[in-house]
Amino acid sequence: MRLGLCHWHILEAVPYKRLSTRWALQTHRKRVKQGTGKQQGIIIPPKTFCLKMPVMRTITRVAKQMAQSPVCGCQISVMPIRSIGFSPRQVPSDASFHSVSFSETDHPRVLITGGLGQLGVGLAKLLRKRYGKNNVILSDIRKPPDSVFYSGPFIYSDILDYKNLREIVVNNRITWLIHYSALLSAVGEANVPLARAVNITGLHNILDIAAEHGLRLFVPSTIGAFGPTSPRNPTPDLCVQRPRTIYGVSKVHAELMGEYYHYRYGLDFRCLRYPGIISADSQPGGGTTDYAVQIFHDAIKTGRFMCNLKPDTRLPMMYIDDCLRATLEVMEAPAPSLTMRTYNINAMSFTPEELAIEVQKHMPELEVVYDVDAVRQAIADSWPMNFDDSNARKDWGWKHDFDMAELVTTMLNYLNSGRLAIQAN
Ligand SMILES: NC(=O)c1ccc[n+]([C@@H]2O[C@H](COP(=O)([O-])OP(=O)(O)OC[C@H]3O[C@@H](n4cnc5c(N)ncnc54)[C@H](O)[C@@H]3O)[C@@H](O)[C@H]2O)c1
Ligand SMILES: C[C@@H](O)[C@H](N)C(=O)O
Repeated sequence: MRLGLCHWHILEAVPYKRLSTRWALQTHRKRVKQGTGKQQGIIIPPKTFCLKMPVMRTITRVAKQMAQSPVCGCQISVMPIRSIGFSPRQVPSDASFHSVSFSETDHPRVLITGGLGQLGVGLAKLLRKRYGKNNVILSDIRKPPDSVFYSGPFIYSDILDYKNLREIVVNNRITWLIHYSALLSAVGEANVPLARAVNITGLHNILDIAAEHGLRLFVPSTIGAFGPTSPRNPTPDLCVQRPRTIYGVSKVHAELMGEYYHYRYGLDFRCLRYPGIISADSQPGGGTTDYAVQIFHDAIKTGRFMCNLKPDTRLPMMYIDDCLRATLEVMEAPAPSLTMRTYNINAMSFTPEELAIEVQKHMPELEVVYDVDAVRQAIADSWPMNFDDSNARKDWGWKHDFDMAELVTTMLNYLNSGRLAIQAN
């Protein structure tokens, strides 16, 4: 990540706690207007205190060069933004962070927010296998079941509590943050103020903390970030995004803010737009695609499934193993391979009717009836039918393993084996 220094080079030697983005830009603009553009000094943000001397010399040299060159008509000198990066949120002067640095060979120290939902526990399991149990901390505002509590570090964290979040990141020397907390599409429509708080205000806390502490940040987006005016079959990475749910609006906001922080502050922001995710051992959290999980549970428990979407509602979907592997892969992808910071990923696309037919190949007795939920149907009708994920495939080698037939076999095997185990006990 490189930045034209002309936007940044007028930083004064003031105590860093007084430094703010707005202040720096105001001073810059004033200088430009006055035509002085002379350097008085350069701020040494807390992070750079721990930089080695050659880096400091580079900063000083570049600052001097900039002082000698006209402020405008800018000859663009570039330097890595992190060398001169500063915190987007003012911090108290006694905060003792910014001193943690990990070499490339160290394992990341990962914090997962909203980790007790459909996806977090599975992701923690995958990451712990790779980076070590104690290097991955799950967090949520809910009480974890015993199986989760005893399988690795768990901590209470409310993403709306900025200071608590910062304390967790500092005390645990976190280097990667996977931000899963959210209210999904259907529950979001049922409680818009809460969805706005968690999905938007909470995200602001996450972005600021990640930027201040130089974290690599993953925020999932969704097919729900598109709306009725987006191309729906297929939906490319870059197109009109005018979602009609608070969930979708908050996710577009997250994509744009993350990318803005990336270009503005050098935040290592990475984002995948997930399709509807289907899992056997975790329950979905109140979304529009939940039917595609429920059908398996009901098929096995009662042999009858009542679907809340119309039979011909086509949506992109993915088995959880593919989703979690994609997340790991994009987090590990070398930065130069990422030509974008937000990617569509996809695996399959089907309608309730097509899924029911596939399940009936294994369980011909399954009865499916339709009782359409108007809110969910309106949401689904505004979402992509097919996702174009060619950029993810080209840039960092994304490839799904599970198509619809494999998904159905895997789900039924898993749930049936669980049922047999219960019967045996
Ligand atoms: N599951 C999917 O199909 C899907 C698809 C696309 C994107 N995503 C995204 O992936 C992420 C994880 O999805 P999920 O299905 O696991 O969601 P989920 O609804 O199952 O879990 C979300 C978790 O966030 C927690 N949470 C709520 N408020 C919080 C707060 N103030 N502080 C901390 N945690 C809080 C909840 O307790 C819950 O455990 C979400 O951001 C979601 O938008 C999921
Ligand atoms: C698609 C996804 O974001 C989520 N499963 C929802 O339906 O809200």
